[in-house]
Amino acid sequence: MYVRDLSISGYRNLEATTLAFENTVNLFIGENAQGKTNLMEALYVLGFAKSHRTNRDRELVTWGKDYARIHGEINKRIHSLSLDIQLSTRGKRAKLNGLEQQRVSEFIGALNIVMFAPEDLNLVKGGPKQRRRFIDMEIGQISNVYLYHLSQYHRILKQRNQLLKEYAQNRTNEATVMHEVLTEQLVKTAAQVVQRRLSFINQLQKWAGPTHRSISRQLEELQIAYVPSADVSLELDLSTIENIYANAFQEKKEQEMRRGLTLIGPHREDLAIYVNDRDIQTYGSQGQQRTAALSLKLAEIELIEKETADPPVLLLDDVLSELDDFRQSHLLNSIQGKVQTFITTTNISGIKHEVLQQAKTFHVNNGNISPSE
Ligand SMILES: Nc1ncnc2c1ncn2[C@@H]1O[C@H](COP(=O)(O)OP(=O)(O)OP(=O)(O)O)[C@@H](O)[C@H]1O
Repeated sequence: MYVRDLSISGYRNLEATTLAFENTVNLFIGENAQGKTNLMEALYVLGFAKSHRTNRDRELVTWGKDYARIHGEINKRIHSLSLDIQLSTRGKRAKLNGLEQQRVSEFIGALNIVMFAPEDLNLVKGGPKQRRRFIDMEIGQISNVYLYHLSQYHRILKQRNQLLKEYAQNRTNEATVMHEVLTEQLVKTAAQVVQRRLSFINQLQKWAGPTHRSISRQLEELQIAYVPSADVSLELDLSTIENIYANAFQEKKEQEMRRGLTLIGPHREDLAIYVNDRDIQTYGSQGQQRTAALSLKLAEIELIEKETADPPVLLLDDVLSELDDFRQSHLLNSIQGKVQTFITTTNISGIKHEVLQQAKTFHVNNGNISPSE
């Protein structure tokens, strides 16, 4: 798929504009703080209905304006789509082909995006929250059902934590029926979320392994594994997963009531990343960690293409020149002619000649984006 045209107004520091893109490479050149990341973010919002940098939509609206609007014309393999999202303090409104969506989650994933930004280089080194976010965003854009289960899970978790906090404050060890009800509901949604995550990681491994081997010149084997907080695994069916979580919660009951917190479940789980059987979060060099992050992103492109029969759009925000020549070549070879790519940079000197040759170039200056003559 590719973004054919994009119109933006009231978005951060960007001037209202309409841009036509190439279905190959689009390159945005500008000094720092001119609006390059803002443009990448606007494309991201068109895919995910939220920013990759903030949860507060208000921040996306130009200071002093009431709302921001992003409109995109998307060409898919067999049809085209018109996407429209409006963000304001009063919430967001999303339209697909002119039709307003009751739930914003139904809008997510119409445009599939893989973004690779400097902070993604920390995917391996950063905390579990960052890796959970990666997993959730990726599954979310290929499965609305997953998004539904995940939001249910967080809603129930919040209520359950509130109840546990009351127990802890009153120093009671007598659980109420409400505890039983919420635990049962939490277990059901947890099982759905975890089962999907286990199968996603298993799929991702199939693509990330060979990619990493090739980028590391056959020297390294990448292994990723989901780290659940109860003893579950991929082969188990949903009701077995539910039973295992139910038992695990039973075991933790007293501890949870004392501490006033839900101690197990998808919100506490992680992704482990090994290279040649070593956990690279602790032992990996910076180079290995970068290669692993890149392999995971490239694997995502393959996985989305397989799941949706259409390659996603790739956003490389200020990251290409961070990769050495060999990694840059690998990245570019694997997307060549297949994936529409948006690249931002302050300086073209770090970017390979072949990319510059085929790219449509735009200049970004103080919020104004203009195509090169
Ligand atoms: N809501 C907003 N309204 C107006 N301007 C904003 C808003 N939010 C951010 N900005 C401005 O946008 C600019 C930052 O743009 P952006 O993050 O896209 O920079 P960039 O071109 O990617 O630069 P860098 O290379 O440093 O990342 C800053 O000048 C900031 O003050």
